[in-house]
Amino acid sequence: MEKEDSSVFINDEGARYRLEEMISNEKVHGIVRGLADDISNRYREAGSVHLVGLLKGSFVFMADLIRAISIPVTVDFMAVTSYLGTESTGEVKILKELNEPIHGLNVVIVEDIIDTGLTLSKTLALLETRAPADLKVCTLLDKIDRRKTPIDIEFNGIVIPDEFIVGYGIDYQQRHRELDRIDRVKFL
Ligand SMILES: O=P(O)(O)OC[C@H]1O[C@H](OP(=O)(O)OP(=O)(O)O)[C@H](O)[C@@H]1O
Ligand code: HPA
Ligand SMILES: [Mg+2]
Repeated sequence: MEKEDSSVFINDEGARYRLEEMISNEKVHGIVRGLADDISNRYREAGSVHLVGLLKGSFVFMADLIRAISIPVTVDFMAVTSYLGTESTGEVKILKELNEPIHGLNVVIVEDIIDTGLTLSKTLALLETRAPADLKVCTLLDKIDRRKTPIDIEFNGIVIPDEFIVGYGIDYQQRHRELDRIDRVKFL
């Protein structure tokens, strides 16, 4: 009974929920290794790859991905939002700019999850104006049933169903990013 209670969480509005495993730790790490191999093979001849992580969700995935890539890799982060409350404004607002220019680089944008695709499509358009040599997308999770705008995903980890998930950097109300697996949120 006590154990069962300890796995119940309460959200900011007072609703109770549990977490239920969707993708195990071993499977997540296997997917990350596969993506790292694909990226390494794709850019081996070019000699290097520049990864751009979108904060905050990508930071755990990025940390594992760079350590599994077997060619020289550089990293930068940016934070963007296209939302004001729950409504898309139709424009990306940069919350944190890249530290270095991407002109002439082989850039891969690293996302934890692609859902509607709205934020990423705007971000791609913005980064394209900075003339990288190449601009591709890598995501760990693809919630394709929710897509509102098409996204060409070069390095795609795994397609997931339309369920709200957390873990491995991904939050619900800023919580559960520390989980080393992907769980679904189940309201009680
Ligand atoms: O495809 P979309 O509908 O645009 O949604 C996907 C984005 O939403 C989440 O980030 P969020 O904006 O919640 O911020 P976070 O990364 O800081 O958690 C997630 O990390 C993706 O970046
Ligand atoms: O399933 C999700 N969980 C957390 N954040 C998200 N952002 C888009 N989809 C999700
Ligand atoms: Mg994010």
